[in-house]
Amino acid sequence: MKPVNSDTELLQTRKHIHPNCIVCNKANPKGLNINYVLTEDGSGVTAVFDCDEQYEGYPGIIHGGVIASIFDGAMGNCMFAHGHSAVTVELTTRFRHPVQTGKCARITARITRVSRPLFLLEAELIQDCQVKATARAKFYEQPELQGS
Ligand SMILES: CCCCCCCC(=O)SCCNC(=O)CCNC(=O)[C@H](O)C(C)(C)COP(=O)(O)OP(=O)(O)OC[C@H]1O[C@@H](n2cnc3c(N)ncnc32)[C@H](O)[C@@H]1OP(=O)(O)O
Repeated sequence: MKPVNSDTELLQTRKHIHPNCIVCNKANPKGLNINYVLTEDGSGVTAVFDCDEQYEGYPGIIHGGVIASIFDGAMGNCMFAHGHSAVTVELTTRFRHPVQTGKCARITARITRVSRPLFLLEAELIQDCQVKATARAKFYEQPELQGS
């Protein structure tokens, strides 16, 4: 799987495709403003989430729906980083431990299998050196999204 050349190229590609994305567009004042970049080896994407308390469900714990959204964004950006535009058709999240507010977490996603038009991806969230949540998703290739 060949990644795009640089983080800059990834960001430009994403901006072109999804100018209003609620998860990753930094200009959306109501969005999560997550900044996904390529992993060092270029095999996936990664981002830091600040776990601000405005995203909590129960006191002190990040809402699971927010975590699922961040996973979805990570895997969508991973698709773009590898030159594929697609929609999510299935997303499963395993919440292993509470993600606490006030401590940064790192999210990473990668493509694990390609069976066109379906792509399988996995993602994980690490906080305090512990894997606190994982996700699997299927994305369905939609080349026409490239030009929107
Ligand atoms: C920039 C930031 C990143 C952004 C990432 C954001 C990602 C998103 O939120 S996308 C929005 C959410 N997703 C959507 O809106 C998708 C909605 N779904 C669709 O539009 C349609 O289902 C679409 C176009 C994908 C496919 O529709 P259609 O062409 O009718 O195909 P459909 O008959 O449903 O499926 C075709 C085949 O694909 C396969 N398939 C589809 N979905 C699945 C699935 N979840 N699992 C396994 N196989 C599947 C099956 O083989 C299926 O055939 P069958 O149903 O006979 O088994």
